[in-house]
Amino acid sequence: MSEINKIPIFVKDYSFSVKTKKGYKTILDHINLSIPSGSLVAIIGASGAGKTTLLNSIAGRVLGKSEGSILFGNEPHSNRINKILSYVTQQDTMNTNLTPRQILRFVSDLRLPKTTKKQEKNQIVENILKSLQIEHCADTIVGSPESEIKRGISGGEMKRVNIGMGLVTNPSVILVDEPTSGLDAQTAYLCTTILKDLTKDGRTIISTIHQPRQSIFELFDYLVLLSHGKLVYFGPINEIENYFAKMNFFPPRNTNLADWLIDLVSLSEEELKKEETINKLSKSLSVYKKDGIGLIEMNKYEVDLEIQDTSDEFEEIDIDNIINSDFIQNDSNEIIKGEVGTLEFIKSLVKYYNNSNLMKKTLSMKIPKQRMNIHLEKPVNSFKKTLILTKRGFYGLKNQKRYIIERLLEPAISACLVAWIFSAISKNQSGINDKTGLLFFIVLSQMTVPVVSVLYVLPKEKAVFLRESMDSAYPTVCFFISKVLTDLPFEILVPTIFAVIVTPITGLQKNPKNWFILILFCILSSVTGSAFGMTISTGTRSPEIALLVGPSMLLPMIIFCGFMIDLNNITKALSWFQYIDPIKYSFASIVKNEFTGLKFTCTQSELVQGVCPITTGEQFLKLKGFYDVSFWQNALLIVTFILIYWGLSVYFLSKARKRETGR
Ligand SMILES: Nc1ncnc2c1ncn2[C@@H]1O[C@H](COP(=O)(O)OP(=O)(O)OP(=O)(O)O)[C@@H](O)[C@H]1O
Repeated sequence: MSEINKIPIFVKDYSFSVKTKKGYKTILDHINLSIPSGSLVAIIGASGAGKTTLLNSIAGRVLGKSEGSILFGNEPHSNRINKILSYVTQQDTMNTNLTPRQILRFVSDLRLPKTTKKQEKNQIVENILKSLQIEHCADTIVGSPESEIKRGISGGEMKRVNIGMGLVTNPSVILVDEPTSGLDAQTAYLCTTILKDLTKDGRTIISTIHQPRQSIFELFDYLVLLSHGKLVYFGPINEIENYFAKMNFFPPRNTNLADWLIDLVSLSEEELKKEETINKLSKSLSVYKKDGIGLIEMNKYEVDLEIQDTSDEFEEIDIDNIINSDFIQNDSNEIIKGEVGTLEFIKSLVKYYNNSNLMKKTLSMKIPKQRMNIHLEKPVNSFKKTLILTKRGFYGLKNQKRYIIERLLEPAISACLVAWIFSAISKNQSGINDKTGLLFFIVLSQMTVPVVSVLYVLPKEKAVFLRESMDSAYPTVCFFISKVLTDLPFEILVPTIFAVIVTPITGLQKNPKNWFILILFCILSSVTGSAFGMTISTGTRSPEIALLVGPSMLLPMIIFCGFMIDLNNITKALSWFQYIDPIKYSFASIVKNEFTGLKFTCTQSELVQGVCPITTGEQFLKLKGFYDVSFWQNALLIVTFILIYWGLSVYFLSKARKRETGR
């Protein structure tokens, strides 16, 4: 178990901007912080002030253009630093089919060094459950608070499990995004006291926080107050009132200090409208004045005189000049200009802060010379991680007995229904159509049910994967293989149950070879459906889009499989599609499997000029173009499609991971 390193954090003249369609947008502007180790720091500000961006920047999770530096001790963010850092997301993303104890145990299996003994891991988990006060619900399935059917632990307990997941590796730095959002006052207070307790042994904790109550606010040691990406205050919580009093600003009696501060540094409605205009104009004018971030192409736009004036509103303060000169004054000397709620006022506050003793203190805090002693023990290998993830998947299933029963009952019930409908297939010409319809339905149902199931389930699992990717818990491929392995039992059992019920009742051929081939292609269809669903689900950005794209991509596959239209009659320009249609290979194979060796008769009305058109299955197969079908070749082709879909899914997952984590 790693020791806690006492790590101060330095944010040095840090700016961050993102590229938008209209140029660069500055989100954080020359931020300076010196956070001593063992402190609990609150980042507050109005919506859009840049709180999350600052937290993500410290976590090394932003994609954009940055200037300045962020140091942990004397080191910038790196894989080494990542090992002692934990990020607790705002969303409580976890496997809701597991219990808190199971969740924490699997996190410990995945993330603790491979030398950590099982007993030691269990002890760590028990300690976390105890310190977060969630022992009482440790064996209750998490569930989802918003669903009546799947209700499990409460929102506050879920939040603590979320924090607990970040504690398993005993991190020295914890970054928390809005730990109290959605919680009642009492639970929010409890969560914050837990964070406060965690700083006692030297951990540094930085948290964004939204409208904290006074009692919660007072638990913090330092405050970072942001306004429109600029730093208005960084200093001890207990100095806030003195600091603002020097500018003649006093919070009204019984006011929540955090709310008062946010109001003080927010723009009024009127100014916001003005600011929108300024933003639009400043983008086109490339108002960024410094080098680096100011690497904005000089405008191709026309310049309007009035606009030039407004672009000056956020004039940069030359930090280097402040450090190197005698410019620093006593807090009381500076004059605040403008009305509260105006840009001029905020600009004045920023300028005042930059000239204050607090800023001087921040800039003068010494960066430690010694490199931190971080023990990098060997993690569990990828093979073991895949097994742990697979085991976690099966535990999730085991906890959902109802889901297992439903998934196994579904093929049994639909098989009975289909068998009932097709129970009277005759041996004459109309029976040929009925039989083909039945075989088409078998292939289609085995393929589409897994598609829908994956489109429904995978987004939740993908969210957990992305969260765990932020902590570099395991490689993408481990998650993917474990997902395939967890789904496999259903993909084998469901088609088997279906085929076993349908075959005898509908009079399909029953000798072992026919059964084997029918079940084989049903299983292959099911795995293809699941792999196809994975590609769609991982390749689209939201479940809603996946639900639109999935069925519309299935449609051409259904049309070109050889049931709806004779493959010989498809126009040449489109006939190639049948060769990339996995449904066609399954359908052709089970049609050949069923029709080979069958004899057909004719009713009086079916005779054509006194002759029965189709008397053998082989005749029908030749007509459909399925006579020369090779089972093994088709099986191999379907496996190739499955591998392609899986490959694409891994690629899309890696891309999503990169997008989300920057790694
Ligand atoms: N990638 C991006 N592209 C464009 N704009 C962005 C991007 N990331 C952040 N922003 C903008 O930067 C500003 C700060 O965003 P951020 O999420 O850090 O604010 P916040 O203070 O956390 O807000 P909230 O309290 O509403 O979550 C917002 O105006 C946001 O729209």
